Amino acid sequence: MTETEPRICVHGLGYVGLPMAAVLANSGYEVYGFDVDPAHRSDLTEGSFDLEEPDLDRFVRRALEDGLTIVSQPQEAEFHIICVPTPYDKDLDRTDLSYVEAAGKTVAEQLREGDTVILSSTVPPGTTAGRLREVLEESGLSASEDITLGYSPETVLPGNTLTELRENDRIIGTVAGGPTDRIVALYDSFVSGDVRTADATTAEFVKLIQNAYRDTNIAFANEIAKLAHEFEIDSREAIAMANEHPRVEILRPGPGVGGHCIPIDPLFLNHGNDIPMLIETARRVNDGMPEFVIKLLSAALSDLEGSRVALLGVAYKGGVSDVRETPSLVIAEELLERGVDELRLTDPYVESDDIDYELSSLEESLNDVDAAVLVTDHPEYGALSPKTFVDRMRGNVIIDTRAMLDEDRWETAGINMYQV
Ligand SMILES: NC(=O)C1=CN([C@@H]2O[C@H](COP(=O)(O)OP(=O)(O)OC[C@H]3O[C@@H](n4cnc5c(N)ncnc54)[C@H](O)[C@@H]3O)[C@@H](O)[C@H]2O)C=CC1
Ligand SMILES: CC(=O)N[C@@H]1[C@@H](OP(=O)(O)OP(=O)(O)OC[C@H]2O[C@@H](n3ccc(=O)[nH]c3=O)[C@H](O)[C@@H]2O)O[C@H](C(=O)O)[C@@H](O)[C@@H]1O
Repeated sequence: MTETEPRICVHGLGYVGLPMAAVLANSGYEVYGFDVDPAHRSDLTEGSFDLEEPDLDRFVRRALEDGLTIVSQPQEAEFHIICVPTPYDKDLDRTDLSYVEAAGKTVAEQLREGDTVILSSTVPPGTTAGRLREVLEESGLSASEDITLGYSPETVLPGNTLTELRENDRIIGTVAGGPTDRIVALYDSFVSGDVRTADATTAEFVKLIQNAYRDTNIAFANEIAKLAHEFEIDSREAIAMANEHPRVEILRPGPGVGGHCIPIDPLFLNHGNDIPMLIETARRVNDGMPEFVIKLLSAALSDLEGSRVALLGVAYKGGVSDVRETPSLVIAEELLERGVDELRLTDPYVESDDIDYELSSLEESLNDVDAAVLVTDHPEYGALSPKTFVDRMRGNVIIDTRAMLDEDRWETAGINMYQV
């Protein structure tokens, strides 16, 4: 890189912003990382963090040694990239854009003619051209004449962040017909996938329909699992056979859809208070899966009331520690409400501090329970042995919501297995 390379200020150093800041720094740019959380800034500066993806952890540490400076105030820069949270406010039935507005205000204080601002948070269509533009223009600079304002969604898959950050295709959208070339050049410098251009609202929309598509497809798989149960058919076997068709690719049924994106982002497509019917139904199907798991469990135990149950896995999916919107905690709450006497939770990735329940080791969680429910597809659970369960449990029921355990082997060992 030469002395004339642009400086970049990344606003928000979470799951999305930190890897983004690191990839830019490791590509040779001078990067300032700003986060409003002082404790998080100190942890980053002191290196006291542990990202659960080891390659990403090393990559971020390398950036912090050279190229990425954590700052307590936003800095002047030729590029500002905003990666702040956009939660959905279920009471008000709308996306909470207050973080985007706050970040926009601090960016506006640094803005100079010729600068470029890119929003990367997931937002309802029209946010960049609407609310964000208004906030930025409070600086006195016009988004159509003085600065370039764009939107580029992040599509990394938690668990595979670094690879997807560098390899996924990108969409760059600008407002007011602004030029895309500077933003495209920036992304092209570290992305091996294609970089496509559109207007900002289309780019925002595309991000949302990607996640709504996945939610809808998972809901289809879940409906098939419930239907297969009614017909007393093995859902996984049926899905595997159906997927032999060259144009069929049914996803995996499970205990429901968690994480802070797939169950939330489809709601951002809410237009005039209506979510499209199919997308809304998919949400309901996926939100109904914990109930289906409980139905399987109560049918297998003669009585839920007074029973002891272990839940294997709290995280929303395998290999991560994120518990946001996790089906596991919905199942836990519901079981307690229905009179389960003792509920044990175990997870190799999650810390007790992150949830309202005590966590036990896997072995402890199994002692004298009537049933175990495998909720999260942590890779470790694929290697479990029936003996560990038979030796400790007082009952013999296992609900394997992810079909990770070999049914024949476990049944032979004396376990009563039920799969979603
Ligand atoms: N986590 C993921 O895998 C993906 C997330 N997204 C989207 O990216 C956005 C960010 O998500 P995450 O990184 O997961 O959130 P996060 O919660 O992990 O991180 C956000 C960070 O922004 C900081 N922050 C809040 N307000 C700020 C402000 N005004 N200025 C500077 N920093 C501020 C917070 O302290 C926090 O550290 C959201 O819109 C999310 O939907 C998109 C794709 C993937
Ligand atoms: C379209 C798409 O694949 N979006 C990704 C998604 O990441 P996320 O980790 O939430 O997705 P995921 O791996 O599908 O998991 C979501 C939930 O769905 C469940 N799940 C997933 C696949 C499946 O066949 N069956 C199933 O039940 C998972 O267990 C989990 O609870 O959302 C991310 C985001 O937007 O934050 C996005 O960047 C990622 O690329």
